[in-house]
Amino acid sequence: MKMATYSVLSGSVALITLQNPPVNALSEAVRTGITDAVQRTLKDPQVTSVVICGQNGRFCGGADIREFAGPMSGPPLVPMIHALEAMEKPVVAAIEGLALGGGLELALGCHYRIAHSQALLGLPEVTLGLLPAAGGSQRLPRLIGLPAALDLITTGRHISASEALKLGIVDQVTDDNALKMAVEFARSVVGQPLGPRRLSTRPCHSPPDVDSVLDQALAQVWQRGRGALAPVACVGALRAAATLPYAQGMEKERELMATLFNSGQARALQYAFFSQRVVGKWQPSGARWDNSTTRTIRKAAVIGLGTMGRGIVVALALAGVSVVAVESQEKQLAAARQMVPEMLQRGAGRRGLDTPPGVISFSSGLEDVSEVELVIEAVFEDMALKRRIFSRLATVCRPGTVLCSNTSGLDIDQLAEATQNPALVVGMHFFAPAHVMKLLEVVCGPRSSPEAVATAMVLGKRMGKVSVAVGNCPGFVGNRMLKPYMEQANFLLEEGATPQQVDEALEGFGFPMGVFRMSDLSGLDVGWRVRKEAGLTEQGVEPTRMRQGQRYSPLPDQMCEGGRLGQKTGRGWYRYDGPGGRVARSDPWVQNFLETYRARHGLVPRRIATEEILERCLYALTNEGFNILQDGVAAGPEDIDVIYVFGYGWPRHRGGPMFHAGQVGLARVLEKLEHYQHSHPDVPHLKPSSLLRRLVAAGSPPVQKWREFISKDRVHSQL
Ligand SMILES: CCCCCCC/C=C/C(=O)SCCNC(=O)CCNC(=O)[C@H](O)C(C)(C)COP(=O)(O)OP(=O)(O)OC[C@H]1O[C@@H](n2cnc3c(N)ncnc32)[C@H](O)[C@@H]1OP(=O)(O)O
Repeated sequence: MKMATYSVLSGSVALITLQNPPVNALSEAVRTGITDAVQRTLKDPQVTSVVICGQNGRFCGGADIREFAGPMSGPPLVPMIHALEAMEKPVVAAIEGLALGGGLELALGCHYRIAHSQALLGLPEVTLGLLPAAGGSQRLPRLIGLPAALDLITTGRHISASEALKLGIVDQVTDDNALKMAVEFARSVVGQPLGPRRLSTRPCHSPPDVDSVLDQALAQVWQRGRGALAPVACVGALRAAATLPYAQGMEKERELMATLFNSGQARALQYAFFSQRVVGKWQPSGARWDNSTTRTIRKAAVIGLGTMGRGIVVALALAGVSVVAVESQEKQLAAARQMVPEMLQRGAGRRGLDTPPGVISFSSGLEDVSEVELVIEAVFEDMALKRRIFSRLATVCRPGTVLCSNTSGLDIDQLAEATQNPALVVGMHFFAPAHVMKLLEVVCGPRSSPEAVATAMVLGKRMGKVSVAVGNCPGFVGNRMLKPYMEQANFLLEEGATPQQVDEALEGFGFPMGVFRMSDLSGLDVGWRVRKEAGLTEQGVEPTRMRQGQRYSPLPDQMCEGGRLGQKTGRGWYRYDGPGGRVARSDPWVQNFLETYRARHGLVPRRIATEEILERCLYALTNEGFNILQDGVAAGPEDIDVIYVFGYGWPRHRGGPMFHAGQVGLARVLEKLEHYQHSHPDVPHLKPSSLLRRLVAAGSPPVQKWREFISKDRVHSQL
């Protein structure tokens, strides 16, 4: 039953308990319960103090986000919290587990706060496209000062109880029973003046240079936010707290919240929150998130210690796994021996650990992996080489060892064939740098066993990754969609755009880096190797700009042939201050190269609008997403969107490519694809996916309904 209960302890302490598992969110029923409890407390002369707590050791996870989708009903939060604060009996919040968002705002309306040492506190509303609009933006700076409130509210970060104590958010922290302590505390403060404890009546102490502090914060959120509205509104609300009386500040908080609440960004960010949870309930290939048998991995091996391999070693060790790190090339092994401990120390430091939990040993030979429970191969993208390694591993490792490949797009099934037990082979596709990036694609081959898949998924979670289970096809989900996106970017260069123009359009949309700057960072040779493997770099009898009967741009191949591999060579689509340079400058050489190329191929350059750049790049990518859903390579649109947000820099406040298509309107995306396909009939990636057509024909259902639509569609097509 979701509610807030009222009871009286030892005749004088009223206890209000929030009950709405799993996080005691402030749903309508809970708010009604609290409002009723406050009335009962006021009326009961025996009660001299009040304690508020949450059931099952969790104070409160905030407003009930699911209710945001419908019309608001029931008692609103703001007057409810004011009623608590206005009570003439001391009110103490007993914070166990978590006090987040509206949960912390509720606690700020109490006169005192006692926290358990393991509790997490924060105002993460900004991450949902909102601001702390239950008075949090006005009370917090009055309690801890403007600069600290700016930090907490604009980042939404969770803080520990000890940091909350240092900041002055909580009055006491205990390792013991926080509820018991809160009850004793409530008794002890009966009769003390409550005026100074009511945060709404306090002045907001601001630094003398308040304007410059606020302007600086604004500049910072602009830079970090890449077009996100909520952080800017948070600064606006804090400006009001610092410069206006409380009542006017509350009015400003309400106005800003109203604007955010109905924005597409809030919808996108709330969708992103729930998508991550949907994806966490994976059930591919007979494996299931809640009841699959998994192997506990204590010792693993990583084969290949290039950039990816080194990152994977560090990520495993930070997760407490002992690692055998294998590299056959002496120079690379020596580099890893030096770099990995440094990376590990930094990673441990970031997590507040003195020593990294996992032990690492280095080796130059595969024979040293015989005792491990799981192997991750991370050599470069060469099928023959990988197959040789898998076949060798199958003989060296003990029976039952799970064999994983970090391939970014090669056929997992072909690798599995090289072993005696293909059921034990899965893909674990990490993203660079592997010890930092949150995304992991777990690739389920047609023969991967549920146990092998579940083991990789669970290990990914232990490594702090957002693990998404995907099917086996060239490029899996992320890189398969990237191909048409990059292809369009190259075609746009042929037609008259510059790398800067394309990048600026994409960065204006919210990507941290445009496609060409990103390509320079990761190295142009990465894609070149894949294209070589696919036989695309050989011209044969076809015209230069055609391959396998389709339009093809040899521009990136020609860049690689000329040694322009990106940042590592100091030259790519941009120029840098030497090899390894980071600052991209536009390069007249590239301009000249493009002009010569166009002239040679009789291409007349034209002015290309930002709108066309975005539509062609983004809709080509999204169209492939529809094909992926149709093929069953991703379980649902949420999986694709999580992959793009966590692995490819898609701006979170735009939800992900599939959500974005729904926001733009599926009919419009279809119409645009048809338009561009008409102008570019030799580009198959612009041919609208038949799933997109069927969704449009079905009236463009919301993205949350696509899974159901696709499964019905699949059943229908099998009849
Ligand atoms: C005009 C209106 C004015 C209103 C004023 C509004 C001012 C206040 C706004 C807010 O409070 S917004 C909400 C702020 N809170 C949060 O952002 C917290 C969100 N939750 C989390 O970060 C995590 O869930 C957690 C609390 C840290 C717990 O993490 P854990 O890993 O333990 O569990 P999860 O799998 O994430 O969650 C379990 C389950 O609970 C659901 N859930 C979590 N929080 C909420 C919530 N606030 N509302 C509704 N539901 C919530 C989550 O979706 C999971 O559900 P299932 O997937 O299991 O169905």
